[in-house]
Amino acid sequence: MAAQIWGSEKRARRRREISAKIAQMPELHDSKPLPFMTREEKIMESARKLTILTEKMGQIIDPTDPAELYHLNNEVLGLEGNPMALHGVMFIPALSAQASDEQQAKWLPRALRREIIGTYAQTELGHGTNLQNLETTATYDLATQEFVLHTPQITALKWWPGNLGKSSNYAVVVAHMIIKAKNYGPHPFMVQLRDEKTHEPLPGITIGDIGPKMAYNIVDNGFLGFNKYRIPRTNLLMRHTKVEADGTYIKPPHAKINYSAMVHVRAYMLTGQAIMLASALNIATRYSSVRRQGQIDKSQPEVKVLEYQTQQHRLFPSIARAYAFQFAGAETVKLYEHVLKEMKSGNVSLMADLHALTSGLKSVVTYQTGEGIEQARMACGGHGYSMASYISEIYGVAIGGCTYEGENMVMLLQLARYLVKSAALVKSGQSSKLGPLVAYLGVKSEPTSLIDRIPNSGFTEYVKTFQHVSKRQTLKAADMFFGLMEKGEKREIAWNKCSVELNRASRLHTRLFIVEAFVRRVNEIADIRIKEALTDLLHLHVNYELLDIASYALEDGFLSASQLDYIRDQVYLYLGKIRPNAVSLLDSWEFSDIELRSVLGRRDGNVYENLFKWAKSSPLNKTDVLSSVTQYLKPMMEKARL
Ligand SMILES: CCCCCCCCCC/C=C\CCCCC/C=C/C(=O)SCCNC(=O)CCNC(=O)[C@H](O)C(C)(C)COP(=O)(O)OP(=O)(O)OC[C@H]1O[C@@H](n2cnc3c(N)ncnc32)[C@H](O)[C@@H]1OP(=O)(O)O
Ligand SMILES: Cc1cc2nc3c(=O)[nH]c(=O)nc-3n(C[C@H](O)[C@H](O)[C@H](O)COP(=O)(O)OP(=O)(O)OC[C@H]3O[C@@H](n4cnc5c(N)ncnc54)[C@H](O)[C@@H]3O)c2cc1C
Repeated sequence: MAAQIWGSEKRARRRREISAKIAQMPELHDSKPLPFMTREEKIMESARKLTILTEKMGQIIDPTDPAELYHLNNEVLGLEGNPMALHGVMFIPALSAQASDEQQAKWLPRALRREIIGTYAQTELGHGTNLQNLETTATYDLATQEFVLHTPQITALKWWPGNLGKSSNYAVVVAHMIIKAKNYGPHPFMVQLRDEKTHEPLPGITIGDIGPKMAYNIVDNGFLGFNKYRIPRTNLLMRHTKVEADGTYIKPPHAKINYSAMVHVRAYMLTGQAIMLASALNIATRYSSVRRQGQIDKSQPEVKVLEYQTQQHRLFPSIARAYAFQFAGAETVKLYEHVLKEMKSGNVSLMADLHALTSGLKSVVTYQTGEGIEQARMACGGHGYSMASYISEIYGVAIGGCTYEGENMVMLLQLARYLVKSAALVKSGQSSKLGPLVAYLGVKSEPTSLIDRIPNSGFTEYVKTFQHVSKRQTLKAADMFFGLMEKGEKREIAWNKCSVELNRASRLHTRLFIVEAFVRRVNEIADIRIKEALTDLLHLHVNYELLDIASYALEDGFLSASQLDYIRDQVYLYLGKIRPNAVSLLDSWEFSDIELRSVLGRRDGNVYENLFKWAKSSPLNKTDVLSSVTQYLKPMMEKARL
């Protein structure tokens, strides 16, 4: 199963080898539990491990393999981030995709050797989503052949970029490029921020940390201001766009090609989210198979809480989602790598499809991951609320994904643009022009769903039902939009008035893609036992998801009430079938105790001993009487007794 999850036998084996090596290297372990550290201590601890990794990485992993790097990162540095998180996730990808060959030769080897630390500075205090209204300017000075970076007012301060505050000395900065008083829109520039020897900010740069966040606090998300700060013309990233010495602007082959670093993260973060969901579920499911509370049959002893149907209903559909996200994520990364290769050689024809797909997936996956992690936390009762479970930290990090790389509502609306264009093709009889991901919009569906009507139809009728509701909602939302415009509404106003319906269409389309990716994967599996276990999980997935969106299929009578009863019964049937495999389905992800960082979810299952040991090690328990008591509470009580 691990091979299915991680993509191959080899990958699963390598993960085990890497975990085993790390287990033998105490210098790479947390020196004490992270929840007992201050933010400063965590940052220090992370930097300590990071420098050891820089020395020893080659002994543990193949540093050119992103999957091995990611695993090493999760084990040693953990999900709360590290001082170079953005260096790998965005700085290097931005340089790789957007710098010319000559620029790459100058900067990439230095970045890869970690001679310099970089980040991606785009968002500002006043604008994140609406890139067209960023305020930082890069004005070309023809006389010196330099760009002058400037922050015109407080709202133009860069705000949020990870590791910008304290760790990075370089950044890819996005600013509006102005040449001879003409604004060419946001463009990426390579900018040195700090002196390479002293790490002091360079003159003209104001920089710092934005303060503690809901989670992800090892990362020093930062602010940055420029006071007429000059950089050479050749620091504009020039793979696709060029500015010649005389100020001539050569436009890129696709207007949004400079957005590629964002698409990179959107494509890769899906598996990151799946891992966080599976981690939380692993903790909760292990704990639920140890925790005994109450009886189902009063004549019998207390049961493990995992025996309760409500507990299974809380956890198992999310187990199915974690697998589904992992499989959909793997497909998306493949597509991304293909599009990136094409893009580098000038073929930009697939960019729109990739953008639409990743925008939808990013939104649905992060939202459902958040839901699943929070349910996992509640499924642990009181102990889920303790940092000993570590689930609240996992939740805090995962839920950030709903916001970063494009706020979810906004990204769903990006997919909706693509769906509305596709709907227009269908309406004008040009269905043959539809891309493969939306081809179903042009296919006539049966008048009613055949779920429960055709024996041994596998998952086909489920997929057709998802296609039907997605198509119907897309055409309905598009009709609403076109209708408003026909009535004379301005395009943007009409769009806003339909945006809730449009986002519903985007979610349904994305959920269809996720179901199909799961079906595709299960169909490929040769090992009969693995296929059987995943088929059970897929049954739960399709029935649970369909029940969740049933109103869309009921409103036009595509599904009947009796079919809905059948679907509901299937959910209960598969909850029971999955129960014996539940812990194994999560243990198959092979998270080590070091990586999970959860006292509650350790592999040994000694929950109560581990919790008591953990509580005793709390810094508050170093002394029996705290100074808060001697200084304030004791005098207060004494005074009251007089
Ligand atoms: C095995 C290895 C595993 C590794 C796993 C890695 C896991 C990673 C997980 C790690 C966990 C934690 C890390 C945390 C890191 C956090 C880092 C965060 C960074 C950031 O947040 S950076 C800032 C991100 N900011 C945004 O995303 C801003 C969002 N806004 C936008 O993107 C845009 O403004 C917009 C798209 C919403 C609108 O842009 P605009 O220019 O105004 O365009 P429009 O007018 O709306 O649209 C015009 C047309 O352009 C099309 N378009 C838009 N974007 C693209 C694109 N990228 N590609 C192609 N086409 C695009 C759009 O569709 C329109 O087309 P149309 O006119 O409809 O034809
Ligand atoms: C953990 C974390 C890490 C980050 N790392 C980085 C980084 O490394 N580099 C970087 O540059 N940035 C980074 N960011 C910033 C992040 O990319 C932005 O916060 C994000 O893009 C959302 O933009 P915003 O904050 O402007 O939200 P806003 O756009 O102000 O969103 C507020 C509300 O307005 C709604 N809204 C906005 N526009 C529209 C619209 N057109 N239609 C409908 N609704 C709309 C949204 O849906 C939302 O409900 C990070 C953020 C976080 C939380």
